[in-house]
Amino acid sequence: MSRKKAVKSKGSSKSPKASPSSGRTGKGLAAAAAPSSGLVYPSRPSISNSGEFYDIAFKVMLVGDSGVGKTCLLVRFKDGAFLAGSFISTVGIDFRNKVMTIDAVKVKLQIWDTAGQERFRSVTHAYYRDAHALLLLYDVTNKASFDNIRAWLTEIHEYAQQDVVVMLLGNKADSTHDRLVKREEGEKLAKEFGVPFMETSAKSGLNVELAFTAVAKELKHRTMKEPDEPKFQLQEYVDKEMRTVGCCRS
Ligand SMILES: Nc1nc2c(ncn2[C@@H]2O[C@H](COP(=O)(O)OP(=O)(O)OP(=O)(O)O)[C@@H](O)[C@H]2O)c(=O)[nH]1
Ligand SMILES: [Mg+2]
Repeated sequence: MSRKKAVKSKGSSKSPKASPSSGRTGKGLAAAAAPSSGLVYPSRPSISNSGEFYDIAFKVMLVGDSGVGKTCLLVRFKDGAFLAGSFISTVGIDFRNKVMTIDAVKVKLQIWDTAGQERFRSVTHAYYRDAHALLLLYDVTNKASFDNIRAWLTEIHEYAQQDVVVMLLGNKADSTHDRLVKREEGEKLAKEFGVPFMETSAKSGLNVELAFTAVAKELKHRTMKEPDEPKFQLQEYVDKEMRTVGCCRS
């Protein structure tokens, strides 16, 4: 398998035109055009200005109401830090890259951080069709953000690829005193829509790495699965990892 180099890990775009729909952005994203499955599977090497090699690349979008913690989740995953202090709402759309090693395969996730504010919704819509996975967040301390999940799922159904990987995340699980949405409610909603679920905290780091790893594993398995290999079970993997680490129930 040829290996590619990752592009610089921070980028931003305020225009849908920069959408990597062809698999290449103005920043030089080195990914081949998506095949009909929608998965990016590079077939020839390319050169870019960051030093990291990767084998396959996927686009992951963070979506959900304004203030649920999308940007903080991405910063926690990418930099291992929490953006404390005043809330700066995302304008338009932004992306960061991270290369993970999944079963000895270098998987590059290009993670798009969308603006939750209603006025940017049309910008977000333009990016859905290129996403291979969507992390849909609500805030466990904000009931409205949970109630809006149904509307988000309708929107995803309308604009995203049919086979997009969707994972529901109940963020701010560290906020035990302010919690308004029980974990069981999140689990129930996720079951109703047939999507995997877990609670996260960008503040404490709870399950952040696991959420992205699980999605990367699912995408990698879909792309590189041997014919006799069983299908990757995302929710089972997440539940097993949480039991193993014994960390993740709040
Ligand atoms: N306690 C707690 N606070 C969090 C967590 N994640 C984010 N926050 C806080 O929630 C606020 C909003 O976080 P952002 O990540 O900017 O929210 P967003 O979803 O990106 O919002 P938009 O960009 O407007 O869509 C900030 O004040 C964060 O500090 C978390 O896991 N726990
Ligand atoms: Mg944001």
